Parts: sequence; structure tokens; C-alpha cells
Amino acid sequence: MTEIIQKKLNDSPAMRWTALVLIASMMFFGYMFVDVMSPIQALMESQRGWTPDVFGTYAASEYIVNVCGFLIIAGVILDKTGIRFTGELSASMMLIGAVIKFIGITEWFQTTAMADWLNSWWVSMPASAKMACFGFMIFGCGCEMAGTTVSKAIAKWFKGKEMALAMGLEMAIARVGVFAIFSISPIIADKMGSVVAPVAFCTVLLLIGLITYTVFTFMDKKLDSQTGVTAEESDPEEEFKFSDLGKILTSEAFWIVALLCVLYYSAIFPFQRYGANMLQCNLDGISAEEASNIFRWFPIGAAVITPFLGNFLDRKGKGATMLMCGALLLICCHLVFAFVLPETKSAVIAYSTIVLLGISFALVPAALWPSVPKIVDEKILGSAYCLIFWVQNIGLCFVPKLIGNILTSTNEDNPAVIAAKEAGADFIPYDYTVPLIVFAGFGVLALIIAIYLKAVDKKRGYGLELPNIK
Ligand SMILES: NCCCC[C@H](NC(=O)[C@@H](N)CCCCN)C(=O)O
Repeated sequence: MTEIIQKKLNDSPAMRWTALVLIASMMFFGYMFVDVMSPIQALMESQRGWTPDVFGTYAASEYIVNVCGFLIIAGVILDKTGIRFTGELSASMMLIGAVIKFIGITEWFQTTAMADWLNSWWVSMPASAKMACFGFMIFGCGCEMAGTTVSKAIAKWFKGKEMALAMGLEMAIARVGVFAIFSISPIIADKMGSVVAPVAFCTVLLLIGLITYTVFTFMDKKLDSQTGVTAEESDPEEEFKFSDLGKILTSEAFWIVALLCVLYYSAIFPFQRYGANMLQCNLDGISAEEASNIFRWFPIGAAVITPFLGNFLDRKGKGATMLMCGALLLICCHLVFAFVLPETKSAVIAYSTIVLLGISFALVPAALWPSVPKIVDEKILGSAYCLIFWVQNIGLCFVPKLIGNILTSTNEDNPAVIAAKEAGADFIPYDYTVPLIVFAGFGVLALIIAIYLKAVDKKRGYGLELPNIK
């Protein structure tokens, strides 16, 4: 008798990598939108009156609804309804949020009665900023929900295969998106003579992201039909229950990973906002543009290295060790920025530390996200990812403000800063030592947790040090 073994869609490398490209495109466009305004802050100030303080509020608005609990709901939605519905919902929320933000900053909107009303209260925030914040809140909910959906989708399509490589590639593609938008946003704004054009451009890209994810949902439906997963056939035992949330929140491994995540990322994403300025303050006579050019190597370096580390993790394992090395590198880099760079003012040290920080930013994400399916059940994976993002978003929302306050208060008596402010200079030579020590402190705590995670893994046998490919 001949046995017919039906190949599933994700058994075909071409199919599963096509699925990855479709999923990753949505995140690529999402990450582009997140940073579309970052390189045109000066233009936003001159064209729409957004002061640095307004920018700070705008940046925090991305996370605020998530921190207030949206991500917990998102996890339940993801585990209850699956990756197809949640992905479509998140892509649509990103698009709707982007459209609101686009409308809010248009010339036309500033002339409306609604803008007059928005300008009549909390007057330090222009109407355009209030609308942009509202849009960015909706976008932020969609983007974070999409981030977790994508992780769950990759875990489903690449389980027992190149899972870490696929997750690494997805993150690498997203980082290239950040690099790309930092380069093209000012060009588009300059060519079109308006800050609205780059936002419009990225909004259209988000629509394309929604389309690519829709194509993926057809592939995923086909995969489910091959594996016999249909709504009618699903086993009630395997279904997500609300009590599962309690199981996650009382799991020690979950808290170790969540704390490691918030501490590590709090020393990365908030630092990214100050990095270029920190370099300009520590290297004599370089312009803001030159400093940005050095700093740009940080995400792009991480993008290049992450897939290689993902591949290493798939074949050789050593995930927990990678987390420890990444945290250790992070500490060294922030300490070099704090103590060595101001003394030497050496561009070579600046470049090499940026590259090392890029390696750290590749090591930790490449090992962290593929570890989650090893410590939690597949049916609660979506909630676990969302709860980790929730804890992480609390850090991402408040740490930039904390660092901003520390920077201001530790420079109150700095003569160079006082003189520059009195002279009305464009460039204020801040001393970044204390904020950098705080970032290094986050790294120290992350390192301690990573060491503890390795010990727990050894005791409980989660397999974090084992390869993914079976
Ligand atoms: N499938 C994505 C895995 C997470 C990647 C991770 N992103 C995050 O942690 C986001 N919650 C925060 C992104 C903030 C961007 N402004 C990453 O390493 O990018």
C-alpha cells in the first residue's frame, strides 16, 4: 500500500518565505510610519509650531493606550480570534490612525472650526499636534498588536524550522524601514515643500501593508485547511480561556522575560531619541547632520547582524547566553559613551561603540522573541507576547521623559549650557554623563536577569540553549 504524505504549505521553503515577506512588509511600513516625523522635527516646529515638548507628548502618545491596558485586550483578541483577524484588525488600525494624523497636520485642517476648538484648550499643544496624537494613539495600538501577531504568525509557520532566522529577518526588515524613512522623509518634505507629504507617503504604504497581510491570510487559511484546523474541529481543551491570563501572570519565566525585555529596550529605544544629540555634544565641532550620519549605523548594523544571529540560534542554540552577552555589551557601550567619549572626543571610538551597540541590539532581540514560544503554550502565545509588550511599553512610554528630566536637571548649573542658552544658540552642549549611567544601570539589571534566566532554564529545561531546527 502506498502511503500518501501530504506536504503542508509551510513545508515548502518558497511558500513559508513568501509568507514572511508578506508579513514583514506590513511591519516594514509600520516602522517607517513610526519615525516619519523624527527627522523633520525642525520643519514641524517652523510649519506647525511643534516645540520639543510637544514632540515629547506626541512620541509618548504612541504607547499611552497600550499602557492603559489595550495590549492585554489585544492578547485576548489574538488568542481568541487568531492571526488572520487580528492581523487585519491591526493593519486597519494602523491605517486609520495614520489617516487621522495625516488630516490633522494638513493645511486645510488648520482652517477648520474643529482646529479652532482644539486650539482653545491646552494651548501649548497646537490643534495639529492634538489630532496627530489621537491618530498616533490608534496607530500605536495597531502597530503593537501587529508586532505580536507577526511573532505568533512566524512561530506558527516556522515552528521546528528556521524560526529565529525568520523572526530576525522580520526585525531586520523593520529596522531597514527606520533607516529608510530617516533618509527619505526630509527629502520628500523638501521636494514637496511641506511636512504633509512624507506622512501621506507613509500612509499609502500602510495601505499596501494591509493588502500584503490580506494576501498572507489566504495562505494561512490554506495552511489551516491542510492541518485540519477549522472552527468546528477545534478542541475545547485547546481553546484560549481568560483564566490562561492568570497562568501567564503567575509564571516566573514570563516575568523574567518581560522584565528583561523592558529593561533592555528602555536602554535602547529611548536612547535612540537622544543618541545623535549625545554624539554631537561629545564630539567637537560636528553638525547635527554629521552626528545623525554616525548614529544611523546603529539600527542598520543591528539589521545586518540580526538574521545571522537568528540563523546561529536556529542551528546551534545558546539563546540565554546571547541575552547575557547582549546585555553586557549594552552596559560597556553606555559606559564608554559616558566616560571615554567625552575625554577622548574620538570619532573612531564613537563609530566602534555604535557598531558594538548595534551588535547588542541584534543579540538580544534575535534571542529574546524566539525564546517566548519555548516558555509558554502555543494557545496562549499571543497573550504572552502582548503582556510582554505591555510591560515593555510602560518603559518605552515613561523612560524618555525620565531621561529628559535627568538631562535638564543635571545640566542646570552647567556653564556651557547656560552660556549657549543665553546666547540663543541653536546647539546646546549638554553633559550626558548621568543619563548614560542610567541607561547602563538598566543594562546591569537586564544582565542580572539574563544570568538568572539561564539558571532557571538549566533547572526547568525550557530549551533556551538548544537549537530550534529539529
Ligand atoms: N515581531 C516583532 C518582535 C518585536 C520586535 C521589537 N519591537 C518591539 O519590542 C515593540 N514593542 C516596540 C517597537 C518600538 C518602535 N518604536 C523590536 O526589536 O523592534
